[in-house]
Amino acid sequence: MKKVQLILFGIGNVGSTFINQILEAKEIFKQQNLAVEIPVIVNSTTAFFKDEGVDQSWKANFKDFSLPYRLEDIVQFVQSKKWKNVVVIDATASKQLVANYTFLVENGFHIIAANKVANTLAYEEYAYFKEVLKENNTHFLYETNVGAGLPVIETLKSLYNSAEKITKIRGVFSGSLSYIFNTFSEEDKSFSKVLTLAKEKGFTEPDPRTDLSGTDVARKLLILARELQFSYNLEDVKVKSLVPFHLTATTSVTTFQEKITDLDEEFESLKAKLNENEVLRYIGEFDVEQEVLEVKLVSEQKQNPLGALQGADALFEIYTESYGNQPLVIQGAGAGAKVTARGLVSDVVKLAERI
Ligand SMILES: NC(=O)C1=CN([C@@H]2O[C@H](COP(=O)(O)OP(=O)(O)OC[C@H]3O[C@@H](n4cnc5c(N)ncnc54)[C@H](OP(=O)(O)O)[C@@H]3O)[C@@H](O)[C@H]2O)C=CC1
Ligand SMILES: N[C@@H](CC=O)C(=O)O
Repeated sequence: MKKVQLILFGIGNVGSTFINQILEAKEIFKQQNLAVEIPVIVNSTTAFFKDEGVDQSWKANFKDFSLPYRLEDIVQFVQSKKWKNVVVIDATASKQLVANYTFLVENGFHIIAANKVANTLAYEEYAYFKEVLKENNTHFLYETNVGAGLPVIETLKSLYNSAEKITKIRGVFSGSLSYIFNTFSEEDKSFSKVLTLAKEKGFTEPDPRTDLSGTDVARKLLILARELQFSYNLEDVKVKSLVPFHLTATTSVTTFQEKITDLDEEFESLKAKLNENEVLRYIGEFDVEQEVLEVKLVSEQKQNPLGALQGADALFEIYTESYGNQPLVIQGAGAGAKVTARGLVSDVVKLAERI
């Protein structure tokens, strides 16, 4: 039986669902000759350790017994156990944790991330991290970075590795913005109310401005472009932000939340300009041949594939030489704790096959 120990950073929407899915998957793992345990779970301030792995009581145990920690304590704890296959699961949006990825890899940890920060670092830092992974013979999996549980990165990589010429990638890359514009275009609710609902449903980033500013879609475009071996940076993506200037990064998340009704007037006026048969869509587009990466708000006909999207669905159109004018399309929930956590579980199984 192959044993894999997971060190989970982040027990919010995605992380907590991930724990429950891992605990429920034990029988299926056994059929694959695999045993997966989570002996360490961590939030931004405290950590809970259990040698044999957390069980169904993890929430109460974390509340009662977790302790302040330093990253070095976790590394020391793991090394003292002499476990062979240790994987860090990054279910945070933390830049600070990503700054420690190299340290973790150098200590023999593999990494699986829902966090998109590592793949969108300045190109030199990103390339350096990839080198460190190679030198230490460790794996880094991140399928959930684009399209949550949808197999977008895997599909694109497979096309690229088969020497298929990819000409364009286009679509609705953000589950939260899909939900927001579906609901706002169809229902009689203010934009701020719909944004609050999207946050409550776990679709948005911890700071919803990461979605509204276009940063999240720009990150996804950059990640896909880097999979095609382009060395772009985030600054190379032309982005139409939906956050008014007075609510940008200089204000705290709390102040932003208090003032979100400031967004309503602008979006009501955009909605008023739509024809009966149109909806708003926030799209990402990478024209590979022209080398143009763009994130923009457009109006789409309801009967078109992008216009007809429902719920928090994302849609990725991949245009290639062989597929011609009819792109390969990947569509489904683009955000949400269940699908994202399942994508992480799937990465765990893939990684276990490689080690
Ligand atoms: N939600 C979704 O649909 C999807 C999310 N993702 C990605 O998943 C990640 C998590 O999203 P989500 O679960 O919604 O976010 P949440 O805000 O619900 O949870 C974030 C968790 O990370 C913890 N955390 C923050 N900083 C650190 C740190 N330095 N060390 C350890 N833990 C830390 C937080 O702890 P504390 O409570 O103490 O602050 C919290 O437990 C994000 O990167 C997001 O982009 C990817 C695809 C889809
Ligand atoms: N906030 C993101 C979550 C997944 O990456 C989105 O809305 O798509």
